[in-house]
Amino acid sequence: RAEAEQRIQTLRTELEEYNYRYHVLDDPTVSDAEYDRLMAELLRLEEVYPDLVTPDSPSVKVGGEPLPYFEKVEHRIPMLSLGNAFSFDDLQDFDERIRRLSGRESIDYVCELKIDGLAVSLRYEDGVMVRGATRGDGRTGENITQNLKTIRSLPLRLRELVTLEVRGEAFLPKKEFERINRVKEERGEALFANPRNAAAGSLRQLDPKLAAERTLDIFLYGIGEMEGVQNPLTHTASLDLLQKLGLKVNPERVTVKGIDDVMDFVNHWREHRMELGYEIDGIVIKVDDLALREQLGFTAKSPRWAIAYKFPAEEGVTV
Ligand SMILES: Cc1c[n+]2nc(N)[nH]c2nc1OC(C)C
Repeated sequence: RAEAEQRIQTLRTELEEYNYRYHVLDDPTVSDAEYDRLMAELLRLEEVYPDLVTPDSPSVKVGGEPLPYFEKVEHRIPMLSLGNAFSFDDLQDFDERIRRLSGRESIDYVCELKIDGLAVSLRYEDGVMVRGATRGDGRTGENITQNLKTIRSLPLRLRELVTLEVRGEAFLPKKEFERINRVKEERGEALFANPRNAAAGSLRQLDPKLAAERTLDIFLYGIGEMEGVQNPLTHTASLDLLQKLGLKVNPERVTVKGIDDVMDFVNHWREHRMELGYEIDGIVIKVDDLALREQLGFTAKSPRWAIAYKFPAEEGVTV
């Protein structure tokens, strides 16, 4: 039993590292076959020694027992929606209002791709993922922890054992969306209309094994509450911190000075978004300076320090 415990620990560490390298760094170090073989060995050992299973064991990525229903979860920091911009005039107005309210000449912005998926919130305590929830109505969401744990690129344990809540977008890559719809077609089932619906459908499965069959992915983009780490001064530093903790952050983000460079970024991705392996429905523009965000505050339903520039819906899904 002692050597089984030793072996389980070794397998866990190895599988976690392989997950991180393959799904977060997109730089696999072992073949899928080798990964599957090690996972099968871990599952077998955990079956023989069920009391050795821990909530952060990589084996939960293959999905546990189905749930009878989803519990409700209260978001301590509400997950707000974003105001929308549909033109560059809207962006000019957004920038001008912030410069007027802040008295600053030029504003630093972070521009991020707005992934067309499902907004989720994750809570890590002492570095271990303890809960995951849908956005719901922004105040109350559904507890979908078991399903989120099946996302390969989502670490069950952070690289530093801090307590924090992070927000992000779970999504289905275009290629996986097409594979799922081909399978549905063969089974004569109704197809998913788009990757967003397919991701929502997968994450709201009561049986995590079904969620595990679908290669969902996730990009994290914000920190809610946090303990044990000193607060970053900018959003850029927050995103760097998320990456340092082993969380997957979309690499196409930029930090720019002034709204003109924001418009360049919007133009670039309006042209090139079809080249991405996932669907985006716009660009999110956020004030970088967190102290300035505090000064700007919120309207009834959205932050004054961020806006979503929306693109028209993508015609069809190409690879
Ligand atoms: C709703 C939302 C969606 N997104 N998507 C990204 N990339 N960032 C981001 N931020 C959001 O909200 C924060 C500005 C609070």
